[in-house]
Amino acid sequence: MRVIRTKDYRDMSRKAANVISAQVILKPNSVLGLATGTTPIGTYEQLAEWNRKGDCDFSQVTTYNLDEYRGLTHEDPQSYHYFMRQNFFDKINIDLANTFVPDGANPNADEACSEYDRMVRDAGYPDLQLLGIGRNGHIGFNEPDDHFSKGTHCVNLTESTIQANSRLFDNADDVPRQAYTMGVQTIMYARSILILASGPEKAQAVYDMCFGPVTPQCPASILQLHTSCTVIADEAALALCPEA
Ligand SMILES: N[C@@H]1[C@@H](O)[C@H](O)[C@@H](COP(=O)(O)O)O[C@@H]1O
Repeated sequence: MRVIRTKDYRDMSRKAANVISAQVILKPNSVLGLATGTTPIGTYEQLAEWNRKGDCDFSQVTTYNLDEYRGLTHEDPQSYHYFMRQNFFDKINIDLANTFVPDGANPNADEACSEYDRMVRDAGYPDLQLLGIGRNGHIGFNEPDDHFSKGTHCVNLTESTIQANSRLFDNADDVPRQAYTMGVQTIMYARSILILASGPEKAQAVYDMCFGPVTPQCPASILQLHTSCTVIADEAALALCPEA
């Protein structure tokens, strides 16, 4: 794992955008794995600005998002599909037909998940997978567990994730209890991984990810075994980690 320490969120976002734009410049038809959450919003803003200026072209890029709440349609303002359009896709020159998010509106979990797995596999898996990290070390919606998950599957969200994500809903009761998420194995198939973290509430998870044992109790810890994983995190998120 390569750890890049940044002074703040803005610096983290700019450095992350640099990594993604380098990927797209070097391979214009890249397959990107994308993430939601508040952490990557600044990165998406920076990329959108560069796209506007003509410095980063997404016209040939294909994207696969990590996860989606089960039971929300694409049009639901709380869905991750909607989030991606608002925060990124509608601001760049990507072809929307080449953007994919698990189908939360399909109540048939097995069908929705196996279909998504097939699509990601047929695309050859992401060249670059962008990740955030949950306060309990989750990636995508792969919560702490006694084993690492494989392909896309339906998960019951933990109480701590429901509480953490409730800030984006009117109240905690509105947060869906289940989600479809790419599995840890699928995430590990990406040729390179970029994981971002900002703020003191991520400090323990970041420490466990980088320095703890590799254990499904901290799903992000498996990234220690990936051959090309970069962590970009600000001072606050790296507060518990020794300086390199
Ligand atoms: N499924 C998403 C994750 O992909 C994200 O990494 C995490 C952290 O979100 P935030 O960046 O808002 O802290 O939240 C959600 O649970």
